[in-house]
Amino acid sequence: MSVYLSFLVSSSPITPSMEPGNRLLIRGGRVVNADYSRTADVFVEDGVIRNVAPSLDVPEGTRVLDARGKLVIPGGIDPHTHMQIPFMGTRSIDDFYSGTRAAVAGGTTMILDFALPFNGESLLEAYRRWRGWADPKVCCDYSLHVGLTWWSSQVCEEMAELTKNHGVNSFKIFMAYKDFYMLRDSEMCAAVRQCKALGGLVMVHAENGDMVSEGVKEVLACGVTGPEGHTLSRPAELEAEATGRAVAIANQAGCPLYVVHVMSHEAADVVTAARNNGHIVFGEALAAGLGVDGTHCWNKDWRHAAAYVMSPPLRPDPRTPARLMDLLANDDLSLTATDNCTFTGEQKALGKDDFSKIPNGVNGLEDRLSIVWEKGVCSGKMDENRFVAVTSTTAAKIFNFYPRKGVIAVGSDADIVIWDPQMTRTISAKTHHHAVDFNIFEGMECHGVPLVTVAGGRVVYENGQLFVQPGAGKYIPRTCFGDFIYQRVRQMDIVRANQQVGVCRQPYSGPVVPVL
Ligand SMILES: NC(=O)NCCC(=O)O
Ligand SMILES: [Zn+2]
Repeated sequence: MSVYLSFLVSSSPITPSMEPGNRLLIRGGRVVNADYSRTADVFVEDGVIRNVAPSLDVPEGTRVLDARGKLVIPGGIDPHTHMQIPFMGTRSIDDFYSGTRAAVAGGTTMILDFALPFNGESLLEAYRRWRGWADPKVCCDYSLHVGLTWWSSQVCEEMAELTKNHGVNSFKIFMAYKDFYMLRDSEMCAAVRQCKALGGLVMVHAENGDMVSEGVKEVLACGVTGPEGHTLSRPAELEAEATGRAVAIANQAGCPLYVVHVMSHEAADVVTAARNNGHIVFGEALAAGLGVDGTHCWNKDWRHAAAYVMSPPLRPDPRTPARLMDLLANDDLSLTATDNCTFTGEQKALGKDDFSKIPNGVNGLEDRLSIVWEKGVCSGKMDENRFVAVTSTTAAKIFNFYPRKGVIAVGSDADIVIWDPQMTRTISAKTHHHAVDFNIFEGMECHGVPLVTVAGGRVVYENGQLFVQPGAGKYIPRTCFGDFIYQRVRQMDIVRANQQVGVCRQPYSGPVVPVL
């Protein structure tokens, strides 16, 4: 990747990996937040943004980054990743180190990963296990959602403990993966009710797991064993059906709902209709779903085809990415993530004779911002402010750590990217920073390149070079009942309570037949 070497100036000798206490002034860029943009300097000290205003003085010992002619945006927040997750007989190859290195190289400064208990495992144990993996390795801040991968009274109690003492406010339910993660509707009902009682957010992987399982048997019985069988066995109808069911179940409990990886226009239409009907539902688009389509699974090269296997599948209709981008631009879909869950060719080869054994997952963490810029902003579908909203701000609001992150404002964490909107780069596995040996966006030329990434006040990426330290990132705890969601939830509860009033009438006093 080529980057300008000349755009940086410094008032003192520089060490790129500055201590958080060091001072940083980002000079003269166009500061872009989700609500508006203006030209200003940004002054950072001790990892926090201290001032945002034009023509700031430069205190002694301050490193100055010249951002004139560039955008200065809040670091990207990816609310859906799976680093080193044990999954389908292997473990995703990007761990919390290589994954967060790739993240900051692409302008993302925070990830939200998932602690997913094994069936029967304590949620707290899973949470601690993930913390143990992440804390020593993360190069940027992170937080954890927790999966409700099985259901019991213990799970119910541990949800409360996680919200009270471990900073977890979001729980993921799988309606797919029948053999290991899937909850039944009745279990899902109970989980959603508990989540609502705790002031949390339910996230749902919406696919009809029973029907998928039947689909897999049918497609294999037809003799289709290659990656295209994965797509054929889980059509968009099954995603849309489960999305509608999740909306209904959450709505019955009055619980807000977040639909992860909306991959088809059919499912997106369900989310849109729910939002139009006043439900508190958020739909997540993925870099993969916005950047590529599912026709790759029909590629003659097995390795290439298998690289695109994920769930729900990338849809074979080539119009899908543009359609999802339209919905994202209009706020029918609310934000972007990646579901980054990478497996090498050798790992994917676990399913060489049977597509249902191909570990599901693709990359995206490093490339998400460039993909959204190219397909969303360069296409004229969204402006720079909506770009910031869908790559950063809305995630911070939904998961309740705004304005600590997701905005360039006084008092916010210094997670900042100097973004060159004109510059281009060509995505390739040869140059990316992921551990995986394939990139689903290979060869794609994107406008929009991060020149400098600042995470927690430290310059972690500049001039195409990384200056990261494993363990430098922090776990970000999150509280429940966040205003962005729960103000509406509380008011809706009042309205519902007022509607659920019985009729005041005289008791029935006539004859009653004897019970047989
Ligand atoms: N999405 C995917 O294919 N892999 C990661 C696990 C999941 O989120 O379903
Ligand atoms: Zn996922």
